[in-house]
Amino acid sequence: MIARARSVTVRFGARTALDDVSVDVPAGQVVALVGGDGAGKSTLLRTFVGAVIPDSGTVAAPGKHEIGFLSAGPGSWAALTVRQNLDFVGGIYGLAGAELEDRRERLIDGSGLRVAADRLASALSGGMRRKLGAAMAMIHRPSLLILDEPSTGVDPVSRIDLWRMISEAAADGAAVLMSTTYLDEAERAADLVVLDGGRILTQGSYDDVRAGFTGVITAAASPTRPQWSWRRGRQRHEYWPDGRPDVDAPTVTPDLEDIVIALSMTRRQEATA
Ligand SMILES: Nc1ncnc2c1ncn2[C@@H]1O[C@H](COP(=O)(O)OP(=O)(O)OP(=O)(O)O)[C@@H](O)[C@H]1O
Repeated sequence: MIARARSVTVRFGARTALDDVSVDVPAGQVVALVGGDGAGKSTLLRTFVGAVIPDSGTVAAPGKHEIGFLSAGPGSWAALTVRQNLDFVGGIYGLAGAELEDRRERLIDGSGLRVAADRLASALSGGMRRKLGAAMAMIHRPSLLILDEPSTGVDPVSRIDLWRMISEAAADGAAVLMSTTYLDEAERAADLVVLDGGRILTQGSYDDVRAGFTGVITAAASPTRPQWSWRRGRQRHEYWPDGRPDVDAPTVTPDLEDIVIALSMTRRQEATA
């Protein structure tokens, strides 16, 4: 195991950002951290890079030189060009000469940034800037790659570039832990960790998560219990935790979005009960 968190709890004053969270990040795999705003995703990622120290529990990770980190912030220097940004971080990690040039140019191609290679980072679109930040995080072939929402603001076509880069880093042997709010892309990861309110709602492969989901989801034009329903396309889905729908509506096979919403609703109902 390249990195591991065990029973990690983090508090900021009275607020518990993470509550008893355990995650394994194996070499060669992509683990996707999923959850809404404030779920605790950034806090968990920051414990792996030593930027947040847990109040209890343990985090094991490689040394700083072996970690590549794309934070939730800009991730690059606005006053440097794409090439200069990559050269700068490459230099910090001891890359130089032909090796650095080769790695830099490969990442520029892999990220689809060839047309913008000599443009200042401040003049890039938000999506291009995320891709540059991801390329910078992986330039030194770290054994642990931590990416905080690399695809937020990236258009669907560029997200394909980004996913190729991330998959290649994993195929190269890196352990990858990334957060995302896009559930369709999380379904592609080897492992999923679904967080809500600092707690893990479910984790494992997408198949494990589906197999572990209990209850029934129905689809109808209007739900009978609005607090247990959400919009999907032209219909509303409704969750029946006990598996016994009280309506004559068709049941649906839940996808990750349905599962995450249903589990989050259950947790919130329990929290307010
Ligand atoms: N430095 C901090 N001081 C105080 N509270 C914090 C701090 N960092 C995070 N929090 C709180 O901890 C909780 C988890 O935040 P975190 O940023 O980890 O969530 P997130 O899942 O990454 O959400 P987002 O996608 O909105 O960033 C939130 O309630 C947040 O307000």
